Amino acid sequence: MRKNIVLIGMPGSGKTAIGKELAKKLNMSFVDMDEMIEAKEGKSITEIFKIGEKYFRNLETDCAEELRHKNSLVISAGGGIVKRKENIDYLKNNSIVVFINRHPDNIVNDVDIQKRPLLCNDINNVYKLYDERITLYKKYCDIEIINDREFIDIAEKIIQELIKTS
Ligand SMILES: Nc1ncnc2c1ncn2[C@@H]1O[C@H](COP(=O)(O)OP(=O)(O)OP(=O)(O)O)[C@@H](O)[C@H]1O
Ligand SMILES: O=C(O)C1=C[C@@H](O)[C@@H](O)[C@H](O)C1
Ligand SMILES: [Mg+2]
Repeated sequence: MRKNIVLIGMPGSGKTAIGKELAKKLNMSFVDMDEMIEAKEGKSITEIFKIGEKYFRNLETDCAEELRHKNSLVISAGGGIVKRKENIDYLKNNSIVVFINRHPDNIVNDVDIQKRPLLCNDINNVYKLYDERITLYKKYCDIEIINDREFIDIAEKIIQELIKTS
């Protein structure tokens, strides 16, 4: 039985790209929390946000609670997972939390704002959100990784850090 690895970070920081690579290298399954929520609700994240952010945040907490009972997964968390400490407490029950820190200048070049209701179709909100959340991402992670190069190298760097902390 292996602990999960949870990737946290801003939308567009590379959680999916790096997470899939990491899962492949470690022979673990990859799970995306946003996709889990979408599948359960039968609605897109944008549609769920139209019901209300609180409604979405409750689903996100339910999902974190559910994952505390699973293992051997690489999990990409939603960008706002750090907004509730209880989410982190649930996930830390059986996971190592890795913060993928990518500079907002790089994020704005890649992120699809249509799919990210909190960015409200204004790419400059990436900077605002990064400033609001950076302290939380740093506080709640076990390992911080700067995403400033190719995914494959980042996945390898995470594995080296995991070995150091184990
Ligand atoms: N190190 C990198 N080099 C090149 N492109 C990158 C890098 N990291 C991320 N990207 C690109 O940035 C985009 C966003 O990455 P990804 O979808 O993995 O982020 P995410 O954190 O999962 O975002 P979201 O929260 O929106 O799901 C993708 O197009 C990805 O290819
Ligand atoms: O940063 C956020 O608060 C969010 C990020 C996405 O992954 C989704 O979970 C949703 O759009 C909210
Ligand atoms: Mg993703």
